[in-house]
Amino acid sequence: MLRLAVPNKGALNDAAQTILKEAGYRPRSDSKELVVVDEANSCELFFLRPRDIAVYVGEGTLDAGITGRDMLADSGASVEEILTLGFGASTFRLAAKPGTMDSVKDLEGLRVATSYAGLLSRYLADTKVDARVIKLDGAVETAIRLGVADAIADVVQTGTTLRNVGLEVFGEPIMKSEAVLIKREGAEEGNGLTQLIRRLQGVLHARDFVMMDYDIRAERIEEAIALTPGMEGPTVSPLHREGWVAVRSMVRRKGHQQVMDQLWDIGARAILVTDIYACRI
Ligand SMILES: Nc1ncnc2c1ncn2[C@@H]1O[C@H](COP(=O)(O)OP(=O)(O)OP(=O)(O)O)[C@@H](O)[C@H]1O
Ligand SMILES: O=P(O)(O)OC[C@H]1O[C@H](OP(=O)(O)OP(=O)(O)O)[C@H](O)[C@@H]1O
Ligand SMILES: [Mg+2]
Repeated sequence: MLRLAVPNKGALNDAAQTILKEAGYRPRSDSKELVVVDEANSCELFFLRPRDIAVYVGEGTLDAGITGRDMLADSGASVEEILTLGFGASTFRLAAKPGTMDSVKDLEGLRVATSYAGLLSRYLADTKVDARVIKLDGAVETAIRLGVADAIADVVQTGTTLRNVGLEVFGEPIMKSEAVLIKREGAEEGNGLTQLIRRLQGVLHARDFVMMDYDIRAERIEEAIALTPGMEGPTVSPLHREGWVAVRSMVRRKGHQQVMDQLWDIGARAILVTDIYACRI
């Protein structure tokens, strides 16, 4: 049975549950349920704090887990990324009062508050800056105002939290993060995990692509195929109309309107776009 760790709360919780549900795994019935046994898929889902997930997977007690790249870097656990999941995108950055700092070098001898002490300490060591790391559990943006730190290092997504407390990012981004599927470094990928990966890839493809159908005169087919090459070549079928063919092809969702315009310009008609509900590529 596959043993999988899923974030039980926080920024990744909703999206992680949605992608697993779309991949056909049993959702939990309420937010207090900590373990879901999904007999039909031969899988146990353990709802854990995102910060702890890399630790469980690294120790080998769980086969795989969903967490943020920044959290697994912070944990130092022996885990590897198997798949990026297309949500939870954020950047891990330094911030301070506007106009006070320009680069990480300005932190020499100062205090930096963060809830990612492992990640920050490694970055300071790599950049050869001697600063004191103040480890806090969350809401680190307030630490400067309360006099506990001179700067902070935290997750930034929209930047709203920083703006609200009057802080500004400075220096290079420390890390770009997103939600990832992880397994223990070097561990064998069992059947359950292979199936999970294939299903998640299917969901990601179904989200990324649309299905496009259109009719076009047979002599323009090569131009049309250049615009909609599909995954392994589009399906071209005869149309019950002399000199015309029907084409069906997967097209990237992003930019599909431009593709429709270009198809129209070369004479395609009856261009239909539909969502893909599920797929295996
Ligand atoms: N506002 C956000 N937008 C996108 N991703 C985020 C955001 N905040 C955190 N994350 C990402 O989500 C992951 C989990 O962080 P989260 O803040 O949910 O955990 P936590 O701080 O341990 O939990 P909590 O905030 O509930 O105490 C991290 O990888 C982080 O990069
Ligand atoms: O740039 P933004 O869109 O404002 O998002 C970033 C904020 O989101 C996270 O906070 P969270 O809600 O997880 O609280 P926490 O600091 O207590 O973890 C993170 O720690 C930042 O504070
Ligand atoms: Mg948080």
